[in-house]
Amino acid sequence: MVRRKDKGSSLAASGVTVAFGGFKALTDVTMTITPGAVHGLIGPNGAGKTTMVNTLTGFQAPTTGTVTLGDSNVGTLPPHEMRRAGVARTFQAGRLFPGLDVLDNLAVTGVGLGHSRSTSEAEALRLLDWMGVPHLAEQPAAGLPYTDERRVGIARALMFAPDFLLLDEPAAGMSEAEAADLASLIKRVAEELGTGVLLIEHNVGLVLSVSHHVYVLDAGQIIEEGDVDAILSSQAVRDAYLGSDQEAA
Ligand SMILES: Nc1ncnc2c1ncn2[C@@H]1O[C@H](COP(=O)(O)OP(=O)(O)OP(=O)(O)O)[C@@H](O)[C@H]1O
Repeated sequence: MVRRKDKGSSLAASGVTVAFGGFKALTDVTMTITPGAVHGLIGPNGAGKTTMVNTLTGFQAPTTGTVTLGDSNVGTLPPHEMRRAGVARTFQAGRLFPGLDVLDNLAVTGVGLGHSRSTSEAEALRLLDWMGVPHLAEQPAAGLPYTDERRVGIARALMFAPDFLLLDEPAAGMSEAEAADLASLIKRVAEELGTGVLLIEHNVGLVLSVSHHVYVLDAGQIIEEGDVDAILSSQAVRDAYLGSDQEAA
């Protein structure tokens, strides 16, 4: 195990609206990510899921509403300060440094967080070991198989055990078996590290299999939230999403 934290504070959006010119990508969204639990965020294409992740990680300032971390208002912090405050994310594209090996890709993040190079390398090795992929350490980032690239992206986000981890479509392009491995990793992150996870996925079955609480966005608004049973029995969800081109499982 890497480390478990019990910080108790939450990452929350309250009444968040994000407007791009006259278009509202999010309207009055309220959402809470609690430590040690997995939260799902689903919704049709263009619903505002990535905009929500951007807003919770400092990549997008809310037009109105607040983002709080514990008691602190963090809505205007830039991404690197959000990361230092304990809020990490992955991206749909890997965004690794192709000229570095995996160990160095992770160590760079540690150094960016203010740790020494040797402490960062030790953390990277411990983390890769905890994830069951120690053999990746010396692999060049360029040319990594797709699934390993995804794993390294998650490992990088997990350097020095952030309090919150936001995953933007981590299973895209994965086989069923690979998505199942990812599901078990996501559960371990919440259970063993105490991290609060927000999972955005088009793979609704994956989201429902790991999430304690699910939010459903449609056209920038939360149309439903609750546990898996609540989502599966929601007519609003069926109408807006599950009944369109996606299946629940
Ligand atoms: N920087 C921007 N400027 C203008 N419009 C934007 C911007 N970013 C996102 N949008 C619009 O906001 C809406 C929500 O986009 P967003 O990417 O958050 O949705 P999504 O639910 O993540 O979609 P997908 O499932 O297709 O990834 C879309 O209509 C998108 O075109």
